[in-house]
Amino acid sequence: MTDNNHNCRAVSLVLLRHGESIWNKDNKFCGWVDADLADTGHQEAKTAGRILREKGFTFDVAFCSVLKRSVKSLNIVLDELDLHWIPVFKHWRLNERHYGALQGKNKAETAALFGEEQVKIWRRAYDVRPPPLEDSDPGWQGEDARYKFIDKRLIPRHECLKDAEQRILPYWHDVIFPKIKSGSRVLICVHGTSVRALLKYLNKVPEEEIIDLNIPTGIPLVFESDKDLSPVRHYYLADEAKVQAAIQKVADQGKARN
Ligand SMILES: O=C(O)[C@@H](CO)OP(=O)(O)O
Repeated sequence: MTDNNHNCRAVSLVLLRHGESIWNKDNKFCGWVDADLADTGHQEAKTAGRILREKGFTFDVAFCSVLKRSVKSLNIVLDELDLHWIPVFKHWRLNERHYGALQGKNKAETAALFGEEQVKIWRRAYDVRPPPLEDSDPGWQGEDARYKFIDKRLIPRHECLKDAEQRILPYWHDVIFPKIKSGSRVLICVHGTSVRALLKYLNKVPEEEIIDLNIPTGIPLVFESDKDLSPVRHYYLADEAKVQAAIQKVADQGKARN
């Protein structure tokens, strides 16, 4: 849904997927790999911030993951909004889903090898995990300094949406939602899967519908809620054609000929 007539007073939450990363551009499964923003991603984040500013949005607190494509996108948006001063919380629970042994592989090549249907299942099914990283795989993030204080058993070797939802929602309930409840306007700048998990929870999207839900990079997704803070409406801050083209671009990444 896109916005023609937004009402800022009812908005306490905006979700944003980071701008396009270098690995998005190269069409590689990324997951917990710390790929940087591409130049286009910088531009997308800047545009997202400008549109939020022009539409009169402002925030009291912001959240991102510990991956630089999320952190940098948020910084760019806050710069556009001149909101450098608001508290920013970075948390590993908001990371992209862990793509296991697919991380670093080209999506189109993987589709050519295993079939587009299998790749769609790995990318979008609710509870099918991609193949795991081997125990000995040096690509496992357990030794990464940013996860030093986390119980190693919590550092995934692969995740489906359901797994990601189960790590993200405790943070939503314990930290994010209480801020909304106490009146803060919240911006969450994270990843495709983190946005899918939150959208699924907030809008009670059935499992069988989630397979077709793709999140575009760099387009703010606004939630309006009623007085009980239940979401009543959500919409992207861009015109419908732009949103649909951006969604299709993400869906097409899993095609064998991309
Ligand atoms: O590679 C990834 O980590 C994600 C997001 O970029 O990709 P997909 O859209 O295939 O889930």
